Amino acid sequence: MPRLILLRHGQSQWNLENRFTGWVDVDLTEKGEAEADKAGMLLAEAGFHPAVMFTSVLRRAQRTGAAALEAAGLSDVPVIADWRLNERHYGGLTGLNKAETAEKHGDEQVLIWRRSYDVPPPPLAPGGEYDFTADPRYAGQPIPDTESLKTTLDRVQPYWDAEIAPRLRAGEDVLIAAHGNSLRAIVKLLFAVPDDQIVGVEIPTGNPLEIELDGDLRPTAARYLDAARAEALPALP
Ligand SMILES: O=C(O)[C@@H](CO)OP(=O)(O)O
Repeated sequence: MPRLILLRHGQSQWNLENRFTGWVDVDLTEKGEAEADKAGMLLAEAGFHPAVMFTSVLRRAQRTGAAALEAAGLSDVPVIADWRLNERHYGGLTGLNKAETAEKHGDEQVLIWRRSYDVPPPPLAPGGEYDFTADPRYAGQPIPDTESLKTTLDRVQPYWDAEIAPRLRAGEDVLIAAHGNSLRAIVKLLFAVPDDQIVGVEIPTGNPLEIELDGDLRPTAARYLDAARAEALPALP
């Protein structure tokens, strides 16, 4: 049965600065690099040798995946990058400090923007520093100006169906190095998490989440490889 490992990037500069990040291409901190190396050692201990690594077009995910593969002695694994695995687009909140935003709008509103299923943050105003419409990585793509988890899943799922699921169905093991919310979208899909319960699902940085799947790609077992930094997982479907 195929094994899937979901790996959220290690701590980024804006995780450290507590800023809404989304599609901004910030790098890893030293701590984030160490988390990526440790993730690789955990992959090696688990005897994981994926046929392919999928990642986003953002460097914090790519570097985490590459460093983990290298630490695991798996630098030969092919890598496929696609924007549809990007972090959720944070719209008009992009770049703001999360604590200051909570002081201004209240903790409850910020929790809704950060963790609800279908309430998007306000849209990004066009033309500013964080407007990615002219970025060549997204040329010709229908890129958003804000995203909820639901609309993130709306672009993750077709990519999952077309590119990732067929590899797993063929019996291959797969690594996905991506982001807190693109990975929450995949967890919601695989575990059939109800809309009102996804608010409680958090994915820690740099801690590989191993999921065993049956032939219909239903999870039969799941665990974080670093048990000391594990978060609660949804019930098996
Ligand atoms: O800022 C972001 O893009 C994400 C991930 O770090 O934050 P949040 O925890 O609010 O989903």
